[in-house]
Amino acid sequence: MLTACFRKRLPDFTLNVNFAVEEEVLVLAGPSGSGKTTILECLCGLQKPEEGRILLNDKILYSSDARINLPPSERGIGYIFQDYALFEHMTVKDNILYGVKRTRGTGRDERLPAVLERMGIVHLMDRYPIQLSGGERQRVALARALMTRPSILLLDEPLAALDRRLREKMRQELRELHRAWQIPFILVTHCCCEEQLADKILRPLQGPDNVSWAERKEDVLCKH
Ligand SMILES: Nc1ncnc2c1ncn2[C@@H]1O[C@H](COP(=O)(O)OP(=O)(O)OP(=O)(O)O)[C@@H](O)[C@H]1O
Repeated sequence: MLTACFRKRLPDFTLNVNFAVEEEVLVLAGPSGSGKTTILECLCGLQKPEEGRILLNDKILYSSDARINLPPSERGIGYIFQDYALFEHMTVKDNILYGVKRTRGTGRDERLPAVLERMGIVHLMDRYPIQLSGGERQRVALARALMTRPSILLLDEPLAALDRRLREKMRQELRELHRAWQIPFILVTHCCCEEQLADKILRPLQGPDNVSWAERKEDVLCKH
């Protein structure tokens, strides 16, 4: 479970965030510039809030009171960037292995075959990102995240770069992945199509000089 309660000052407004997510899919749905990417970056440690607290399964990731601000590598968070952020000069295999810590007594490739198989990209292992389609690039980004055994997965506009046909297919794949991984997914979108994936949707409330993302009763959907 992740709980986040923090305040982040941005050039034009202050962002107030207060929500919790369990092993479910939470969608942050709001217009351009409402702070969605900033929220994800604060959760994974790429940006630092002014004050507040972020906890992941009782581990303090950030606390202004306790002066704790764990670096991204120690947070146990998988992050799929909007453009997938693949290293263009590396093969698919090296992209996926990037960032995996070598642990004593185990080879760093140990889990690779299973992950490649799971994502259906065994045949792409020696290709470079430029030789991949949009959907394949996304699968490589997901495989890279999977290798680090994250406790939560953040996805910034995961379907935005795909055409309509592929979007439906990947939506289905994300649903299956969520079922298999059994960790919280937080997904950012400004398109209502992605809301179909949600167990819970958070929308921003616009104030005079602030934007608040907080849970309200109507944010909880019933899937059945
Ligand atoms: N590096 C930056 N420097 C200054 N202001 C920034 C920076 N990045 C974002 N902002 C501002 O912070 C606010 C929130 O931006 P953010 O990217 O989090 O919004 P978003 O909801 O993800 O937008 P989009 O849907 O367009 O990606 C915006 O007003 C933006 O102009």
